[in-house]
Amino acid sequence: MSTKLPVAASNQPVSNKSAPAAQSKVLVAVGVIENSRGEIFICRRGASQHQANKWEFPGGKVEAGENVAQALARELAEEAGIVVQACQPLMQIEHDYGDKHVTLAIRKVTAFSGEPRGLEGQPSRWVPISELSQYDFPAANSPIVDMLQTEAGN
Ligand SMILES: Nc1nc2c([nH]c(=O)n2[C@@H]2O[C@H](COP(=O)(O)OP(=O)(O)OP(=O)(O)O)[C@@H](O)[C@H]2O)c(=O)[nH]1
Ligand SMILES: [Mg+2]
Repeated sequence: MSTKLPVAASNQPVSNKSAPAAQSKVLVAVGVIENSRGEIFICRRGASQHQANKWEFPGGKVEAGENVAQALARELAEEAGIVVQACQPLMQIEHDYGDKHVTLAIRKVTAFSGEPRGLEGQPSRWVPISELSQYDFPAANSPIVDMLQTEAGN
């Protein structure tokens, strides 16, 4: 009798749960914008966005054909209404949210024109570096806040 009974199959997962989840992986350009008073510009994410209602440094996904600096310039024009004139690498963070793996390429915006504002209707504000830790940021952002506070001697 060579007929295989479906017994062994019952040990196999019915769904695809044990297989690696099809997880989205995104590269994100993130801008830390500082003003002459040593304050940082932050925005609040929308209720329907990933990491809903958390505070963030403005930025967004790097699109095909763009490098990080180009994506940052585009995102900060779209979201905050400024023209980035100069930026420098601050740090890079890999974070796995479970539903999404992000690589945050963080740039310090060292020169810009225009006055940053929430151009897409999102709440925004300038915050002293010493107060940044009072805001609810996505988990991936902790090292950024730590670094800014260490740099500032907080
Ligand atoms: N912009 C930004 N995104 C962040 C930060 N921290 C962090 O984990 N992210 C994550 O990075 C991912 C991409 O950012 P995003 O949603 O701003 O991308 P986007 O502007 O292109 O948005 P869209 O998808 O609405 O077009 C999101 O999953 C978001 O949760 C942060 O400080 N700023
Ligand atoms: Mg964005």
